[in-house]
Amino acid sequence: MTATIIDGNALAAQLRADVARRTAELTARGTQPGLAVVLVGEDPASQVYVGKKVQACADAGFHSVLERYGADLTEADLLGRIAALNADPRIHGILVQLPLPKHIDAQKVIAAIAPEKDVDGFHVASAGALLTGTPGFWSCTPYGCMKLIESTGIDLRGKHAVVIGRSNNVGKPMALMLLQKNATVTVCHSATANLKHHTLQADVIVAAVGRQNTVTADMVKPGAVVIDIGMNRNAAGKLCGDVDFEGVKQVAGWITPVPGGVGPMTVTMLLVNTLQAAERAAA
Ligand SMILES: Nc1nc(=O)c2c([nH]1)NC[C@@H]1CN(c3ccc(C(=O)N[C@@H](CCC(=O)O)C(=O)O)cc3)C=[N+]21
Repeated sequence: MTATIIDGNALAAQLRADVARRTAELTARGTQPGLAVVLVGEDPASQVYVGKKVQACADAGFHSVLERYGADLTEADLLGRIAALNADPRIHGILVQLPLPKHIDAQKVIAAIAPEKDVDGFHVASAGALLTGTPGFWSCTPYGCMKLIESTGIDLRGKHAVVIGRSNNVGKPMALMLLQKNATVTVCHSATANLKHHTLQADVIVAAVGRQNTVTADMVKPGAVVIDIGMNRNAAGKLCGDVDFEGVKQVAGWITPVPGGVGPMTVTMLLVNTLQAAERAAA
């Protein structure tokens, strides 16, 4: 058996068409959704991702602002910019691209974003809303993964999901979202004694480690759903995920590719969250 490829580009295009339609309606009623993207420093990967976000905003009919600053921007100046964007009625969502230069405390900057504009879902208020199941913005990458899993038609209730990785922005929120859909959730990480023991039990595997070939064919139960959040460069400089795609697709039931899987969905959920922020502001 060979796995069905979950096409993130196709699902993203579908959802973005819906966002564009709702954006046109909201704009006609006097509120054009607006996103501000703040980029500090010259990290090359960040430039690529931010470019994709700004392009996606334009395609959806959003108002968007890209603020770029040199790596020498002070924390106080950045906090000043956040305060100005919090007060700007044309801006419904604020995204500060991570990582930030070392002299800036990222937690402090995220805490300064008004929770109703935290479309990245990184503020403690957003994290707390997810934890407690109350309304708030969900972190875009795990939210996109939930949409990819949903597209398989599999009901997560009672299924065993194994998340590999426990970061605040990906692994932890991923586990909470799966739990909310009534999956039995195991979170594995760098100190997990026998990763394969856990992944072999999994109906759903979500890999968010940042190391290629973390998940190989011998670690996957036949028919499992495998979601690959990894973004790595292999020895040849090619973009690859955490999963050995060629090997695992011989065993899995469904699998996401890299590129073309989770990445386009991350940007899409940013649009979804920003549209929702604008709809709330208009209501
Ligand atoms: N505040 C903040 N919010 C983020 O959401 C955020 C961030 N900081 N920092 C970095 C990570 C990474 N990230 C990606 C977004 C799109 C792709 C994407 O579109 N990837 C394409 C390919 C990209 C390529 O060709 O290089 C794909 O997988 O098909 C990837 C990664 C958002 N992040």
